[in-house]
Amino acid sequence: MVHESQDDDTLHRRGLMLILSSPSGAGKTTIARKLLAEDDEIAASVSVTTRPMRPGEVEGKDYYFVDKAEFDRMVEANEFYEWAVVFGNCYGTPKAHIRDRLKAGGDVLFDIDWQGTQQLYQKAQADVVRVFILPPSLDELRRRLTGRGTDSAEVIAARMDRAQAEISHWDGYDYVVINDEVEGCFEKVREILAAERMKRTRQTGLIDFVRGLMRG
Ligand SMILES: Nc1ncnc2c1ncn2[C@@H]1O[C@H](COP(=O)(O)OP(=O)(O)OP(=O)(O)O)[C@@H](O)[C@H]1O
Ligand SMILES: Nc1nc2c(ncn2[C@@H]2O[C@H](COP(=O)(O)O)[C@@H](O)[C@H]2O)c(=O)[nH]1
Repeated sequence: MVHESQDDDTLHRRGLMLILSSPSGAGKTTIARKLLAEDDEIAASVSVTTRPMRPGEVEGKDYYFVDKAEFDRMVEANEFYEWAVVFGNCYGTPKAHIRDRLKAGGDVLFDIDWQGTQQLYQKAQADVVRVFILPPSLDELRRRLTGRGTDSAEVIAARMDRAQAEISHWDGYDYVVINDEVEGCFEKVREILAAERMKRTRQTGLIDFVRGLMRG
């Protein structure tokens, strides 16, 4: 449950920032969508991008789609937690709502690349949980990008060209999960989230609760 205030006597926790990164096509959006559908304590951070909308994508749900001039204005106005150029397009995480949601005990899910992960980690280390998703093989990665049917052959080739460079950032993450099979990968990410939620440092009501126990 996400709490509006901390005035009642239940145990509270501070929300966390769960980051999913991977080479393009490894399946992080698939895992993220399942998590969002099954867990109402976590909400997606919706990024802003200059990339063209793909078939089936929804404005405000998958991304906020803007032109370069608007993206530059948002950078100048300091409206992003982090931003980066990925595959020639600009992507950024808008600040709006995220801080309030964390304070209220809600978690936020980020589907961002390694550059954004580094920036968020520098700004909010204690709140960040970093998960890197690997494909079982490069052949399978190519099959997934092609099978998705959303990108041109040139875009797929460019993403495959970048795959090994993306994978080289695997050691900048707290957890690494191989997505050979969706359900198994999803379960592992869910277990990571469950354990991270229970961390002592995130359970903000614990000190008073324990003091109460000690007093008898
Ligand atoms: N374990 C899996 N086995 C087979 N296919 C999968 C698996 N996981 C994801 N896919 C499929 O692979 C394709 C790419 O997945 P997805 O879009 O989730 O990747 P992504 O990492 O979010 O890529 P991008 O960074 O380009 O957004 C989709 O068609 C998805 O259905
Ligand atoms: N640093 C950031 N990276 C982001 C953000 N939103 C998405 N991404 C990453 O971009 C690539 C390509 O995404 P696609 O939707 O065009 O396939 C992928 O690695 C995303 O994780 C962001 O706000 N900041």
